[in-house]
Amino acid sequence: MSAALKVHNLYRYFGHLQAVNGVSFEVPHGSVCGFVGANGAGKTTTMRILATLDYPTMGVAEVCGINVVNHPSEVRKLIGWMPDHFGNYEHMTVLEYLDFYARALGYKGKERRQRVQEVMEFTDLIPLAERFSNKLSKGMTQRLGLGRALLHDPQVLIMDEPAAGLDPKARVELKHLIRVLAKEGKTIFISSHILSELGEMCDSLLFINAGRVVHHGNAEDLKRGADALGGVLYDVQVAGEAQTVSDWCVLQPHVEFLEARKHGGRIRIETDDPAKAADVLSRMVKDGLRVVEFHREQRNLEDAFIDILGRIERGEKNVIAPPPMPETKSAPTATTASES
Ligand SMILES: Nc1ncnc2c1ncn2[C@@H]1O[C@H](COP(=O)(O)OP(=O)(O)OP(=O)(O)O)[C@@H](O)[C@H]1O
Repeated sequence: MSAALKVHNLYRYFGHLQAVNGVSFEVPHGSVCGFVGANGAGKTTTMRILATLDYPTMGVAEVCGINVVNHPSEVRKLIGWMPDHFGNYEHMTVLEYLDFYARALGYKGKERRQRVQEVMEFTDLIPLAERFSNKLSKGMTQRLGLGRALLHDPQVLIMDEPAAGLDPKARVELKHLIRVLAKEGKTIFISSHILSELGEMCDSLLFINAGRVVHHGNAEDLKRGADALGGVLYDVQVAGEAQTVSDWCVLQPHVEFLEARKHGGRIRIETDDPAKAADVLSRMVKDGLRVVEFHREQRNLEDAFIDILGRIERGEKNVIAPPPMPETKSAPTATTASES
């Protein structure tokens, strides 16, 4: 069975700006994939191409085996697209808004009313049915956007930064809805900057940097550091000058100072052998550091992401180089994408 989403050697140039630079990945049916990257990494551009809103300069993007450039209408039936920002209409209530889109999708009469009702129940919009759609809070607006994206019961949901700007309660509600949709078997491709939240709900995480995929893997592996820098992180706190920790680390082989904290900092010891960590601690004490705290820390997703970027900068990570563009094109053309 083909993947729900398949992107192969995808490029999107805006003039000389290489927004997407040879990206390849697959998202299996029924899985939740988090799309992670710094601002400007190319997430929205990739998602817009998958959502048939933009053309690749070159390469292939498919939804459920259907090419997005060659068969956009068929792809639109399969996907629900939730952009990071979307416009609302003045003087249109939540109910009227969803009813309007249901009509546009071709739902008629009783079936339309029923579908709108189902979506409003799922997104908990019934109490807001008569509220003007442009007067909602950010969290309510996101639920309305999700409702709109779900009206035609799509197999695949593409969500660009749905949690941005939401308060903690609204984020929990959104996460719950995504979990329910995943349980129903929908494929969900979701971008976010909040890595800890993505880790909890995603089967895989796709890291993109400067238009290139730098990692595609499972959150637990990343956290364990299996594919990150290696070594183990320790929180070290001292009585007295916090800077003594970083000064000490500079002179030590196999110990790296990662981040300053109020009374010391976070360090990485390049081995997972506890005896070696004990040696480091005993050297610290021997060298006069007044250590009051020395404990192992779990690597979180942010650490893993920063580790990966650091490795790339130092040329240590094997980022599989995409094949070079045969010829640089300044303007995208739909005809350059071909079905595989
Ligand atoms: N229509 C456009 N014209 C010119 N440049 C563009 C266009 N759309 C995106 N870009 C540029 O392409 C690069 C990738 O942008 P994109 O929006 O895909 O990044 P992103 O990863 O979604 O970032 P963010 O997290 O900030 O939304 C950026 O440098 C952006 O300025």
